[in-house]
Amino acid sequence: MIPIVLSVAGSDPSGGAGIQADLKTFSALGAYGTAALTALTAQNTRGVSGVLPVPGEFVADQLTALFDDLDVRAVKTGMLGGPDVVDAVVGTVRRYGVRHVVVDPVMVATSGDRLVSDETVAAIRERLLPVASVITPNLPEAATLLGIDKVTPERMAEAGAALLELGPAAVVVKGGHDDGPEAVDVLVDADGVHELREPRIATKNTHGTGCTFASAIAVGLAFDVPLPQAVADAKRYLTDALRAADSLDVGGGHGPVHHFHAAWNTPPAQPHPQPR
Ligand SMILES: Nc1ncnc2c1ncn2[C@@H]1O[C@H](COP(=O)(O)OP(=O)(O)OP(=O)(O)O)[C@@H](O)[C@H]1O
Ligand SMILES: Cc1ncc(COP(=O)(O)O)c(N)n1
Repeated sequence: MIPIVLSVAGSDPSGGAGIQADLKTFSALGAYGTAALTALTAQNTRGVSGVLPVPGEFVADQLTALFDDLDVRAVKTGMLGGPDVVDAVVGTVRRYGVRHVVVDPVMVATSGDRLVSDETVAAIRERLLPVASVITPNLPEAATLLGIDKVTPERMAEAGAALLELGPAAVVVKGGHDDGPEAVDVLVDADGVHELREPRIATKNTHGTGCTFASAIAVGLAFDVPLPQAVADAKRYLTDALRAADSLDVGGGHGPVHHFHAAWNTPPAQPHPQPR
């Protein structure tokens, strides 16, 4: 039976982030994708112009309908509209004993627009993180969850260890917003600190990188790949999707990555700098 993966996230009508990116990632990597909507956004590759949250009660209805019928192997969460939505997710994870929960603590879009309220951030910190298998904050999200001003690239491991104290089984602090020749992420779990490095791809088409990365990790876990391997595989998939992104050329702002780069055999925009 094909592994079923569920995205609990917001809609991005421009197709590059949110549930649209998640479903593309699940499909590209061979899982069966399902999605429960937490919010509608009005957005394109240039920015977000509106957010309409789905009431927590109706998110819970969607989740009950799914879990009563489908054997969901892994859940990935993205933008969560409000604290009631966070509680709907936590309640479902506990009730159905979901084993793999990947939490992308989405707070700000690539365009810089804030996507969730302070109350939602508090609910994520206090109630969602303790049931997470892994969380994937970027540097500003790591700082917000820790209630500190900023996390510098030199302090990613330290921030990861502090976030581990909040209850998730593992933390990946993403250094995508840094510059330098490599995109470096740090995985912290009970076994210690592991660094993940891939070449930094020169492209403005980075819309949805966080959603795509977390969704790819969820697919790995649904296939019972051990977490460190699932994270490394996800990063490699994302790097290849970034490499092929310019060939899509969608929109006038930050366009999407190319989720189907392998299936469509798209020539990379630049040669692979390293043998794989
Ligand atoms: N230009 C790039 N080249 C290679 N990898 C990148 C690049 N930008 C981001 N990444 C990688 O993409 C993943 C997502 O990281 P990022 O920090 O961009 O997440 P995010 O902030 O949640 O997403 P976004 O920037 O879309 O809001 C990480 O593995 C990061 O290292
Ligand atoms: C509905 C929705 N969810 C998440 C993001 C963040 O996307 P990313 O950080 O991956 O660019 C987004 N822009 N829209």
